[in-house]
This record gives sequence, structure tokens and C-alpha cells, in this order.
Amino acid sequence: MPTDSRMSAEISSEARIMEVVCAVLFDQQGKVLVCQRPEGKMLAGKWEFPGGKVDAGESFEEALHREMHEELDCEVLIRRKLSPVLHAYESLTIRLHPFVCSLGEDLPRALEHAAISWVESSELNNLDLACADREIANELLLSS
Ligand SMILES: Nc1nc2c([nH]c(=O)n2[C@H]2C[C@H](O)[C@@H](COP(=O)(O)OP(=O)(O)OP(=O)(O)O)O2)c(=O)[nH]1
Repeated sequence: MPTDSRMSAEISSEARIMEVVCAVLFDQQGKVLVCQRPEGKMLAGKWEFPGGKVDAGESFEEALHREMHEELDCEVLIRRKLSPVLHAYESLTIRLHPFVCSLGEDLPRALEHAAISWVESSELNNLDLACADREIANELLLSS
């Protein structure tokens, strides 16, 4: 049984984890959307799956739909959830919740990213992905 001080340390370290959702968004040809983070943001220039932080009171699914509208001006259909990835960067720890999605009616438009691109799953290995995304890419490669 942990002491009270250890318990509070565990609680406070858990509290520093930022919950982030992302869409592994496939088009009808089976290509996946990757987005390049813009200048001025953490991990600028790295490629990622689109998404963002979950706001207080929001479900993961609500956060995902909001981020898709804010960043890509599009609607997506959520198909299934992949395993979350816990990753510690120097400045913060995130828990990244990936959702496999398919496109709704509209094509995404890059409203906030430096660039967006549709790639084959096998091409994900060649991209300079954010570290947390590497595990998601590996899971996709294993299942494809
Ligand atoms: N959106 C997203 N963020 C990721 C991924 N991989 C990864 O390590 N991150 C990190 C980068 C950031 O530290 C954090 C999410 O921040 P963000 O800047 O995308 O979130 P946001 O859209 O809510 O940001 P904001 O500009 O509104 O503050 O998670 C990913 O695949 N997608």
C-alpha cells in the first residue's frame, strides 16, 4: 500500500499527462492523411496525424470532430479506435488516442498545417514523424 506522499506524487504525475486525439484518416484508395506541423508550434516541421488536445468536458470523439473542422474543414466518420500511445517529450507527456476514420463528403483543406499529404501506409516510414506517431505507424504497417 503506497504511503500518502507517494500516492499524491502518482496522482500529480498522472495529472500532467495531456490527452490528445488524432485521426488516422483513409481515403477511398487506402491512402492515409499526414499533416506537417506549422512553424511556431511544438514539433514544428514534424509530420503527424491530424488532431489535437482534448478540452475539459469533451469526449475523445467530440474532440476529434472539432479538431477536424478547425484544422481541415472536414467531416470524418470514425471507424474504430487503435491502442493509445503514451509518450514523454522533454517538456510534456502526452497520451495520444488514434481513431481510424474515413472521409465524409468534403476533402480536407489545410487551415493550420504547413502541408498535408495522402500517402501509402508503407511510406510512413520515410517521413519525419512526431515520435508518438511512430508507434501508430508501426501498428498500421503490421495490420496492412
Ligand atoms: N495533433 C497531434 N498532436 C500530436 C501528434 N503526435 C504528437 O506527439 N502530438 C503532440 C504535439 C502537441 O504537443 C500535442 C497536441 O497539440 P496540438 O498543438 O496538435 O493541439 P491543438 O491543435 O489542440 O493545439 P492548439 O494550437 O489549439 O494549442 O500532441 C499527432 O499525431 N497529432
